[in-house]
Amino acid sequence: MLSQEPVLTLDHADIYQGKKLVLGDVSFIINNGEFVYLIGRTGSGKSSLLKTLYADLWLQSGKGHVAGYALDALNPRDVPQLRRKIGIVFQDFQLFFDRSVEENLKFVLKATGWKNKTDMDARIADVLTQVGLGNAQQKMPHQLSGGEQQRVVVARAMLNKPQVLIADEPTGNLDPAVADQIMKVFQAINNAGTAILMATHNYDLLHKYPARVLRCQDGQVVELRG
Ligand SMILES: Nc1ncnc2c1ncn2[C@@H]1O[C@H](COP(=O)(O)OP(=O)(O)OP(=O)(O)O)[C@@H](O)[C@H]1O
Repeated sequence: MLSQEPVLTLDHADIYQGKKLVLGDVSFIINNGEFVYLIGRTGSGKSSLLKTLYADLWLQSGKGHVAGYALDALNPRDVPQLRRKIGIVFQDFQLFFDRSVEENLKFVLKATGWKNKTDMDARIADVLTQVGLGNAQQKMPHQLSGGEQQRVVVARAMLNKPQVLIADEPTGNLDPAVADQIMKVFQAINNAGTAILMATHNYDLLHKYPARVLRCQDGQVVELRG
């Protein structure tokens, strides 16, 4: 069930790359537990918008709130905490290829302040089960298919129980059947209560898994009405 509590808000926000205005006067709200697609042509500003939400690009004008943090008044010291409340998934898998799945996940837990080994092991088992890879702890990334590697990345993004998952073309490098598996994982994560904002070019997914759609076009973000 969706609660009407916003997890992510932009209010008259301008999104810049350097001095270039990419998207102007952007306003939308995403509530807890919502699933939202972000579409738009190449270069229309999807990645720039997502980067602004996880404070890789600074919000210079307008207001923004993500998981309780004000983007427009963010202290650089708070960025790591903000990112702990957000799960981030990119197209490129970005796993450490010289470490096992478990070591990849433990690295993130330790970097985000976890210390107790039993707790870490339990959390790793939980997130891997969540993505359907319950027995993959000791595998090296190269022993996994592309889709399985991407599921490990999704598991990694879920380690700190984020309120919102931000995914930039998460199925971009995957063939359709494998993209579909990732989508099913996202659906399960969303059904368990995590909001998801997912940039994609894959319109098949939009048809198969209908949800709210925001589109970047002509320097603006517009809501598509279904
Ligand atoms: N690091 C950067 N420095 C300067 N301009 C950039 C940078 N990254 C992107 N841009 C510009 O910002 C605009 C929006 O790019 P962005 O990557 O956000 O679009 P996108 O919709 O995500 O594209 P794609 O679908 O190809 O990933 C483009 O004009 C792009 O050239």
